[in-house]
Amino acid sequence: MSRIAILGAGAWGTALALALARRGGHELVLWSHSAPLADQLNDLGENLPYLPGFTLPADIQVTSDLPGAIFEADILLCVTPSQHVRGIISHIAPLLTRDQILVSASKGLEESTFLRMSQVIASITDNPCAVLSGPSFAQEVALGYPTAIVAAAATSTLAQIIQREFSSSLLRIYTNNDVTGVELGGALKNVIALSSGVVHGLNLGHNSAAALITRGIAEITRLSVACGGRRQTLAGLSGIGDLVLTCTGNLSRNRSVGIELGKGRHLPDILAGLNGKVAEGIQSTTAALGLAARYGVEMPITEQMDAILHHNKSPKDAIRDLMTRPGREE
Ligand SMILES: NC(=O)C1=CN([C@@H]2O[C@H](COP(=O)(O)OP(=O)(O)OC[C@H]3O[C@@H](n4cnc5c(N)ncnc54)[C@H](O)[C@@H]3O)[C@@H](O)[C@H]2O)C=CC1
Ligand SMILES: O=C(CO)COP(=O)(O)O
Repeated sequence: MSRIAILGAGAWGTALALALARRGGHELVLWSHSAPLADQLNDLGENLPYLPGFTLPADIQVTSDLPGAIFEADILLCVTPSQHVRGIISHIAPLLTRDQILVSASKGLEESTFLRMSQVIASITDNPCAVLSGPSFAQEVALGYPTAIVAAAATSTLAQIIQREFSSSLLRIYTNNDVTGVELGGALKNVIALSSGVVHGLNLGHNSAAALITRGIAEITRLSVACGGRRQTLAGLSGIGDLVLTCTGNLSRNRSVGIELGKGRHLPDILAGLNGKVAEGIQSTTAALGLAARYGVEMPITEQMDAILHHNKSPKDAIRDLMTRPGREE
C-alpha cells in the first residue's frame, strides 16, 4: 500500500481524496493549511465551506500538520491554489526524501514569474514531478460521475505510475509526456472561461460562446506551441476538453466570475462573494499576457479579459473591440 498526501483541502483536493478512497489501496492524508478547517473536517466528516454534501470516510486522515502529512508519503499531491504552491513546496523541500513523487493538480500560472506549477516545483526541488489536469469538476468527481483526465510527466514511466495509482472505474487516466501543453491547457482555459461567462452575463447568446471557445483554443495553442508544447495536446482532454467544460458548465467558478463581470459587477465585490474559493483565471490572465509578450504571441481574448479584470474596461467595449479587430484568415 502506498501513502498519498493530498496537500490542499479545497473542493478539488477533497474530491480527489474521495475518489482515491473509493478506489482503495492507499493510505490517505488530507492536509489543510487551516487548523480550524482541519478540525471541522475531523468533527463533521464533511467539507462544509468547499465541498458540502459529501461524507469523508473515517480512514482519510485530516491534518493541518504539514511535516506530519508528508512523512513517508510516496506521492504528494499538490492541489492548493497556484499562488500558494511556491510557499508550500519551499516549506516542505528540506523534509523531502529523494524518491517522493510530487504531483501538481493546480491549474494556474504564478502571477509574478509566469511559471507553470511544475516549473515552480522544479525551481525548488529535484524530486520527480508529474501533473494531473483535464475536464473534472470537483463536485462531479465527488459524486462518482465518470471522468477522464491526463497524467503528464517528462518520462512515461512516471506518468504511468500516476496513471496506475489514481485510475479507477470512475476516473480514467491517460498519460502524456507533454507537460508544457497539458499545464498550459489547464491554466489558460480558465482565462477563456472567464470571457465565456462575460458574454453569458451580457446575454449575448450561444454563437458568441462558441466563437470564444474556438478562437480561445486557437490562442491557447499558439502560446503553448511557442512555449514548447505540442499542438496535438491542446486538442486533448487538458485542452479543448477542459475548455469546453469550463466555458459551458455552470459549475465553473471562472465562468461564474465572468458572468458577474458581464452583468456589470465590480471584481472586488465578486471576489468578496467567493468566500475564499479560487477563480485561477484572474491571476493567470496577467501571467498569460506576460508569456505572450515574451514569445511575441497574439492573444486578443486574453488581452480583452485583462482589460476588463485589471483596467476597468467595460465588458461591452471589450466585446466590441474583439469583433472589430482587422479581418484575419482562420
Ligand atoms: N474545483 C474544481 O473543480 C477543480 C479545481 N482545480 C484546481 O485545483 C486548485 C485548487 O482549487 P480548489 O480545490 O477548487 O480550491 P477551493 O476554491 O475549493 O478552495 C480554496 C483553497 O485554498 C486554500 N487556501 C486558502 N489560503 C491558503 C493558503 N494561504 N495556503 C494554502 N492554501 C490556502 C483553502 O484552504 C482551500 O483549500 C486550483 O488550482 C484549481 O484550478 C482543478 C480541477 C478541478
Ligand atoms: O478546472 C476545472 C474543471 O476542470 C474547474 O474549473 P473552475 O475553477 O472554473 O471551477
